[in-house]
Amino acid sequence: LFKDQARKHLPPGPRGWPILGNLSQVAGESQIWHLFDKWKYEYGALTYLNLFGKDFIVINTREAALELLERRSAMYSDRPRFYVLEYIGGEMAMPFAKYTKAWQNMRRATHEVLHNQAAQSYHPVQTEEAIILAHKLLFDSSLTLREKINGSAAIVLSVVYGKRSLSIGSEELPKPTVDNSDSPDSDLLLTSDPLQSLSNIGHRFTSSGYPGSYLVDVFPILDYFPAFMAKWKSDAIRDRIRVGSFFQRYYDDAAQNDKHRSSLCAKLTDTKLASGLTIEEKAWVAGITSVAGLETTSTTLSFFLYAMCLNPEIQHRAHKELDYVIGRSHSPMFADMKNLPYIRAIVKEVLRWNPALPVIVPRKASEDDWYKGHFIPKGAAMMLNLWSMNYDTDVYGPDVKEFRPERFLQQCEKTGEYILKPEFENEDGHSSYGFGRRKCIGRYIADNALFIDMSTILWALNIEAVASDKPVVQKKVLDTINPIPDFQCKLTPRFRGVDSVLQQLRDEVAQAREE
Ligand code: HEM
Repeated sequence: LFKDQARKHLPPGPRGWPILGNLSQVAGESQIWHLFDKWKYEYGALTYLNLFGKDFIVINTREAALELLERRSAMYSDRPRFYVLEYIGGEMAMPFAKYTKAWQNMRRATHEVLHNQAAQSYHPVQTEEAIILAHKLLFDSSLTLREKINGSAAIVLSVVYGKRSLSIGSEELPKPTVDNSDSPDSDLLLTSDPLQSLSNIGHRFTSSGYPGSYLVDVFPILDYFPAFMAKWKSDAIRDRIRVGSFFQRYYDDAAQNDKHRSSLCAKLTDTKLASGLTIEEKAWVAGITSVAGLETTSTTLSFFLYAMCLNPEIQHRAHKELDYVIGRSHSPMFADMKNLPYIRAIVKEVLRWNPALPVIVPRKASEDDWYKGHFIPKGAAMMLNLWSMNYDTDVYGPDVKEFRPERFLQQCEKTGEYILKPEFENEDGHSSYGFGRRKCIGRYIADNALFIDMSTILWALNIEAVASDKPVVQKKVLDTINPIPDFQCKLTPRFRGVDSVLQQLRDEVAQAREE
């Protein structure tokens, strides 16, 4: 009786159909965050949806996310059941696993190599990668823009697998044996390019946690079908085995051969640090950390180039800052970071303007709870709508759709120069890394990589939009990863002599690595 009373106070939401509830409104909806954003203006901080009898609540504001996921984090750190995600290895994959002892062990071990201080030890290699990226963008016509950016985001692989796998080209990674025998579409997951395979694995996971992507999540009775009668199940079981052995090969190789012993894999061989983890779990920790870092960083870098194409005057301001602080004889370094507030503001604004993950695979409410007079039933799936948090006009003002780094800056009264607003020295200024106990564990590595990549590209290159008759196409995908729009840009040297400086810096990196 009490429950029935309480359910009268569920958060507001769109009217649904009898029995189906709101299922037909969300199933098959591409880039669902735009629909959630529309509903946010109608229903407020929380939107309630009934998906065929299942409680589904969208968290739309940062204030609500901080209260529920941070202050009451013990109640909101678990994940609801997604059948396909589970069959493809969700329990072994930290970002998707349930809130168990095994997840805690994985998170603790990963924290050791990714925390703020540890992240600083990767500054030299990140600086080298930024030079390689700028060099490739300028000189290498054999690769697509996307391939070049992916290669640079592969810096995460050197954190995970060690210096050996540094991404001058993905050719440096040991190639997995491609097993195409079992299914016609198996090579959609694992290809001969390891970076592409990691990216495919990421999409396989994130799309399996997308609302309404598989009927079995709505009708769990379908799980009783044996694998030979249910293609979704046999595919998922096959993929789990393939992904597991792919991760295992790389882990074994790095655990034995990383001479510097600084990689995540080498550290995982330390029994104290990795206590409670089986060999298989260690391989998954390493593999899934690469997956989690790769696509997110490369997506963000692509949106950066897109933003620069759309906003030449912002690029011009960034160039002025770089000329003033760095000059033209050497490329930016981490030591320059504090003197480059405009670039730091660009990093924050790209992450706000187009978060790599606008919504996240849901958390689960472990207990009945209340938020501002609204009832949250135990077991409800709680989806974080990071997009609306980043587009909140109450927080950012009416120009949220514009790309405007100045929102993070203030003018110094004495000199008239821009400085970062004090609150953003240590605050992200966006919600794109999530909240609470499951907040992105790689955010320090990501922030550093984005800073050095963006500043080096801006220092060396002019980024121009290429006029095209075709309109920019926003892809339609059922996935939580923000699809990069189809756009073309032209990259040219920004000042006379920069090509030879870049060539020299690139040669020095290559030589140092050979040694
Ligand atoms: C621009 C870059 C990145 C963005 C926008 C991003 C965003 C996120 C978000 C939103 C989450 C989910 C948090 C939640 O469930 O509340 C997450 C989790 C995670 N991220 Fe990142 N990430 C980025 C880069 C990285 C990098 C470089 C790494 C690794 C070096 C990484 C490793 C992880 C891992 C392992 C998790 C799962 C954490 C857990 O469940 O405990 N991420 N990330």
